[in-house]
Amino acid sequence: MAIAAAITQPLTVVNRRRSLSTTYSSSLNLFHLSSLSDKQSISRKSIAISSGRRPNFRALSAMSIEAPDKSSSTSFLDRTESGILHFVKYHGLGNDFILVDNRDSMEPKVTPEQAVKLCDRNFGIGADGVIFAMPGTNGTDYTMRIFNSDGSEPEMCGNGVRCFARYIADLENLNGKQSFTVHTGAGLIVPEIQEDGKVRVDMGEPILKASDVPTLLVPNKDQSAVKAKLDVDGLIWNVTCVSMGNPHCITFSSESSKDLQVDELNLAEIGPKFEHHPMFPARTNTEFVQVFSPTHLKMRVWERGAGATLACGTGACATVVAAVLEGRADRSCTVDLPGGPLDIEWREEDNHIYMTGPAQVVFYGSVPL
Ligand SMILES: N[C@@H](CCC[C@H](N)C(=O)O)C(=O)O
Repeated sequence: MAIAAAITQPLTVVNRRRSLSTTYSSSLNLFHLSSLSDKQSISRKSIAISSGRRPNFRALSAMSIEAPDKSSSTSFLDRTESGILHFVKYHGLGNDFILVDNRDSMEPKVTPEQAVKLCDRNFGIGADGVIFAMPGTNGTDYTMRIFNSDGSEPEMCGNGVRCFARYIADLENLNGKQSFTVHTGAGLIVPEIQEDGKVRVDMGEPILKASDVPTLLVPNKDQSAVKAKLDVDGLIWNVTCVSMGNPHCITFSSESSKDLQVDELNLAEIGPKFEHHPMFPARTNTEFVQVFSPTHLKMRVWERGAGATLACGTGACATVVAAVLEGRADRSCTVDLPGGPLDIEWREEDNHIYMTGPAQVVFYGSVPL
């Protein structure tokens, strides 16, 4: 394991409650969640929640962790047999992912059914999706694949690709400014880690042709659906459909609300009705948007295959495109999401969208499949 190999110093964990000292081997960074009590698991998880860097194991040595009741000569932390998945959990503005080192194979190490279990927030690790770092395709450095928390496979994930870039840098022990070419279901994506640790991503060009989004809504502007009427359970919404490789339906208003107040919406009730609407043959992600100014938007999202999440990178990009098409915003905007802001630019010169935002490690772990 590249990550385990990167951390070679033995580590002493002081148990204040029992006045014990336990020395762990270099593989301590692979926490075996199934073998930890809830309390231990939480305290270990919290160790790594910090700056977006690999957990600080020197800091850990000053922390108090409960010792297991029985001591054993072979620690679960040292298990390497097959059936154990080593992972790192990351988040981008609270949109969280289980990252899997799949660089030795084009076959995902986790099935869609296993992904559903791993993503479960009560019975699993808890995440919005599982992301695989795979060998490059067609000359790219890497390939990224992702399973949503319902086991479906989307073409792309904006917050996920920022996490992916940070994960690759961690795996490969790279520091400072780095950029990678990543093959995805949405084509070539280029994330660049900046000096400040944020990741700027060239997300490519938006797809506006209605049949390619895909939506069955009748095109009303060139070949696109812009401010088109969508009947959802008897209420007419004005929607614009944009694909960032994955489908998005963006709405700023409805028959009953000229300007949406997004905090007032019951996403759990209306989100699924958009997601499974017959006008969206591949289902859809839906963004509900409020305009503060031409450069400042607020958005809540109901994601295809994941439900209400704290952020959606492709959704923020699609939102700015829709806002420009509807004449509501400029090409450079800050989009506020429940988990924090993203900076989005739809550049006129190359028609590409650039997204800038954070990605942070949450914890390292291992889990039986
Ligand atoms: N949260 C992601 C999008 C993940 C995929 C989406 N649920 C879909 O099915 O298209 C993002 O940050 O873009």
